[in-house]
Amino acid sequence: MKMDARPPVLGTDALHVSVGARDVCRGLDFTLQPADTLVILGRNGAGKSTLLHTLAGLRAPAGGSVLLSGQPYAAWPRGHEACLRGLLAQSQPDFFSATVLETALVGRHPYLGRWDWEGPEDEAIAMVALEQMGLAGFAERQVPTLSGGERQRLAIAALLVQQPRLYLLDEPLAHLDLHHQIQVLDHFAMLAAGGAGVTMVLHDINLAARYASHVLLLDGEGGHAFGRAAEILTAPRLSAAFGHPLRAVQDGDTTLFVPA
Ligand SMILES: Nc1ncnc2c1ncn2[C@@H]1O[C@H](COP(=O)(O)OP(=O)(O)OP(=O)(O)O)[C@@H](O)[C@H]1O
Repeated sequence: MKMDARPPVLGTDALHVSVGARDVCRGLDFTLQPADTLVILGRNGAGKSTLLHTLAGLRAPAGGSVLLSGQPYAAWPRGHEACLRGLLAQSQPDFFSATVLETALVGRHPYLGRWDWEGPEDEAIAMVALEQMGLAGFAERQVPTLSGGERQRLAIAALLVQQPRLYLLDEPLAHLDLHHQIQVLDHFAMLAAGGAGVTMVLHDINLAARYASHVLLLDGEGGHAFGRAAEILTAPRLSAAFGHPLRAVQDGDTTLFVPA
């Protein structure tokens, strides 16, 4: 059997994350391999964004460690982590007086020297990403003229332009209509199939069931359940985590979770 020599995309070792006086998770151990898609679920305030920022290396854990491509963040040469992992934050900064293309090109910055300008190759990468996010005709538009969903797709396009090995997505479906929700999730599924790692915070349990290979369910009090999606996504576990009864409904091979 041929062994995959690439290190895991992401890992945690006894990770302890807290915010204020509360624990988000204690003793969290998981490994995300290339082609895995991890969905983080939990009620409002459970700490999903806080955990995602910790996984992105932007927030120090209270204990334990995060391993990006097999090494702690501190072990990577300065700036190199941006070539390995990209974060889609929950709220996007305002890009005033910038065009859509200029904004998408921000994703190339990790690859440019301090005094370099983006070249035609960078521009070609950005144009492809804009097209993939349904923004092909928007390149010269000013960002403040975009709708909420268009801005969200632009933020995703800028992340695609970054071409990291690990995508960390905080509520990537925010502001998106149904068609674009599926388009975006299909796109990340395609990137995962090509060997990327995807970790995303979602609120829609049924979309989580459709796209996740693994699920991390936070209980909001520091406890968690991690495992393969089918093992974690059960009505009793989800009802307890969300504090609302859910029942499982079978539709052919698909299990749907319906709130009572
Ligand atoms: N500096 C802080 N001090 C104390 N509590 C904080 C601080 N920053 C955030 N919190 C709290 O920590 C908790 C976790 O916040 P976080 O944004 O990670 O939750 P979340 O699971 O992503 O929530 P949501 O589903 O609402 O987006 C929240 O209850 C939030 O109010």
